[in-house]
Amino acid sequence: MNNGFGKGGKPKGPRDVAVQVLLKVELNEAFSGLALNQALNAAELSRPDAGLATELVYGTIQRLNTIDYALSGRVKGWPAKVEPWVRVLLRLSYYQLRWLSRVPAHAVVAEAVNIAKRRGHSGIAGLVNGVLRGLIRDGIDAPLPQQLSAVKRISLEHSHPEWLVARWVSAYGEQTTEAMCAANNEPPHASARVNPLRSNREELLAAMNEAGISARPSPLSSQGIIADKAGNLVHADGYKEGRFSIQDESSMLVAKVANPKAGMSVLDCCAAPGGKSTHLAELLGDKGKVLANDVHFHKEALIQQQAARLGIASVETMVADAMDLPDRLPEKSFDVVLLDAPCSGLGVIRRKPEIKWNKSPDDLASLSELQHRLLDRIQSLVKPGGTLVYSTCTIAPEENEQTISRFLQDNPSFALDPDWPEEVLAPIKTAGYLPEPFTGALQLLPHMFGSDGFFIARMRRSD
Ligand SMILES: C[S@@+](CC[C@H](N)C(=O)[O-])C[C@H]1O[C@@H](n2cnc3c(N)ncnc32)[C@H](O)[C@@H]1O
Repeated sequence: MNNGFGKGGKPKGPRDVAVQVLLKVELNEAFSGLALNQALNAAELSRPDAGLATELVYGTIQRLNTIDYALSGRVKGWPAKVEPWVRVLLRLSYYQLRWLSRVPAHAVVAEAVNIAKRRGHSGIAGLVNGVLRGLIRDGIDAPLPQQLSAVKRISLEHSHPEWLVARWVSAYGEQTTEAMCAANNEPPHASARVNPLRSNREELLAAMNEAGISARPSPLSSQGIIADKAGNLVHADGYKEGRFSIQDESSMLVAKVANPKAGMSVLDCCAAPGGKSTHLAELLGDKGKVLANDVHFHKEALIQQQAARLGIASVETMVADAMDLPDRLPEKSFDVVLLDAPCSGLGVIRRKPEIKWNKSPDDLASLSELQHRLLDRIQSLVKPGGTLVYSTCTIAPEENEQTISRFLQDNPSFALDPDWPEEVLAPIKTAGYLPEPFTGALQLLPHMFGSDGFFIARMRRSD
């Protein structure tokens, strides 16, 4: 494949890197985060250039619908009849012109034309030049047609696929859908979960602020810190020493809702890379046992590395399909069982924007079926009086509320349990997002706190 970098092959700057990554995402269905990390490591850009490449990749994927709408009025046969690398180059140039005011328009055009020339095709360089200059001359914003339906308007204005917007409008209403779609285009917060076995929040906040990271307490989790201007937190002081983990604030609520006590036995059925297993162990005070299972052999080491980094001894790992766990572990033997299920990830679109373009209604249906089967199997491992927590990082009702209602219908010995720790409920209630009456299941949406969209249900076995 011609990658648009000319004969030398190696990308020469942030825009080259962005073109390379966007091509991989589009043509090979690569994950943007992984492809970007690989490309940044290979290109050895300065920190500001790496930041620009990152912004171009995420921004261009996020705003794809809006960008394509504007370019379809400018380029014949857009997008299908345009060569992939030219498509990607024009898209990221449009993104800069419209949303990155810090880059002067003439620099955007010059860089794009240079990349097109390096590819060795003066005709395409002329096309790129003409399209971008035309946009600058006539105005960058392409006005939307009058009298669009709400679904079409939100889809174009906030760049989400129509089928998804239509689903969200019927599940959550027009206003909430628009707020969610807008929030999905915002850059995600970096956030850290303090390891109480090695540090505390005040100490870590002070250390981060001293190191130039703009850190503040999370309003959602008492263990959480929101870190702006942090770069990659893996490189921050204290990470290697296990004083904190990197985790989204919504995700930090799951182990808190499970609320394990010292000495308990806990099973995490789908555990890799170990974010929630290690959190559960922290809440046990490292006294008790967390059995952290995942289906993939290669992910076992990730869980072990996290536990070792955090100085945790109570996490044991296991590799099995969660469907087989009831055949391999004693029945009704765990005080707490967590199923953090494989899901569509529609709550983490800000972090992985390609998700909105890659998923289909069929994916949601088959995931919902898988989640139901997993839940139905692993429930037999919960002790009488024990707790079963189900969580996902999606906002599709068929993967969340509907999975739980079906499970509860089929398993009458379980009931939803609203007995959540007050520290979890209080901020959600204060912000007006706690359902009334609260039954024990909660859907957090991305616009509520600027954190990931997450679903959490706490259930109790009564027999
Ligand atoms: C949402 S992720 C878990 C994230 C993890 N709980 C954390 O907080 O770090 C879902 C995990 O389920 C695993 N998985 C998928 N299907 C599975 C199955 N049938 N049995 C066990 N694990 C499975 C995947 O490998 C993936 O690591």
